[in-house]
Amino acid sequence: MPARKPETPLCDQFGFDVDWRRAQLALIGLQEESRDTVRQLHRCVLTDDASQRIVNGFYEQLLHDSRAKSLLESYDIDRLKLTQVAYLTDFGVDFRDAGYFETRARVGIAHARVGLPLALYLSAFGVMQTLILEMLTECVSDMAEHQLLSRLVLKLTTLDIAVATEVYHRSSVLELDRSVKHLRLEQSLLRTQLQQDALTGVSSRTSLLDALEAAISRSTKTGQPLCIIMADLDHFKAVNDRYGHMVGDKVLTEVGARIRAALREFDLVGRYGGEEFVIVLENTSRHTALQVAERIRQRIAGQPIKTGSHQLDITISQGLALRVEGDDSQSLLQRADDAMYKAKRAGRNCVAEAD
Ligand SMILES: Nc1nc2c(ncn2[C@@H]2O[C@H](COP(=O)(O)OP(=O)(O)OP(=O)(O)O)[C@@H](O)[C@H]2O)c(=O)[nH]1
Repeated sequence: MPARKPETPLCDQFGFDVDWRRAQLALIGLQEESRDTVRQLHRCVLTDDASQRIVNGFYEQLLHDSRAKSLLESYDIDRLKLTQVAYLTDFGVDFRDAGYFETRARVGIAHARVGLPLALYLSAFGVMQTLILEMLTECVSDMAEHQLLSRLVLKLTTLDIAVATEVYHRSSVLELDRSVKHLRLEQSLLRTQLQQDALTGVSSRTSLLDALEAAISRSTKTGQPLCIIMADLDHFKAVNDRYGHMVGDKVLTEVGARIRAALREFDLVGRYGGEEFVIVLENTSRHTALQVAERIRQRIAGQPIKTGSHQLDITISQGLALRVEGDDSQSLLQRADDAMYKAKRAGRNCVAEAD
């Protein structure tokens, strides 16, 4: 069953719940008995003809203001007048209902979204209020009735102003909240971009080197063995030269994925250079690291890499180095690199150990 749409989404969003509405009405002094006075106001003052005259006067006055004029220029004034007459037809009718607040919130948010300054919006309420009161004076001669209806008009306008101000305030808070969330998301995307190699998806060089530093200091502290492997694609230049860089990129991506798949969850693989990967194996003995390197070698050499219509036999040469006393990341990487060149000299597609 599809979820039912909320009837008063803006009230829900802005927190205009039943308690808030009740408290607001009580503060202004709009009581149940005001309903009769509302009816009286519509019967005696806000007739169709009078509403039309009030609205005409309203826009005449607003258009004297240069800011309002420039904002209103892009709108069809006759349509706006119709909306404003509808506003007067509803003025105070069923003011206790959530729907009354919802309509006002909707109008408020529409004005906030088109960038109408709050001061101008509130002033427009003031203009409208004055025009209603002038009409009231014209229509009602009885002093007591005049007083009663004037008070009601003031209260109803106060309610509209309260809702408008809240809507402006809360929507800018929500907007700010959205911007903060968006910024956080962008920040985390940036962090991921910094941590991940864009082409292959394995760790970037920066995060690989950071992780290696951390692993060396852990290994120094705990005395647990730490091994690293430098893996370099064999004759990769020939792949690029023969099939082009795009194919070369796909090969690199697939090699990265195969290395990752051959490792344990907690091992780390990063792209060290163009076609060089470094694997960091914490708490791993030389013996186990050799097994891991052999597994990687087989995963790559054991099955051709398919790119489009090509099936490429790719191999890698690997150099393995075990951390020794006094090693820092530079010396460890250097020994792994030297070992990798030893593997190249030994005919490639094999693993060599550092001295
Ligand atoms: N497609 C692609 N190629 C790259 C990238 N980074 C480096 N390369 C290429 O990798 C190749 C490395 O070539 P060489 O250093 O001569 O090594 P090799 O051909 O693999 O030969 P050996 O290492 O001796 O087996 C060069 O052609 C680089 O252009 C990359 O991101 N994408």
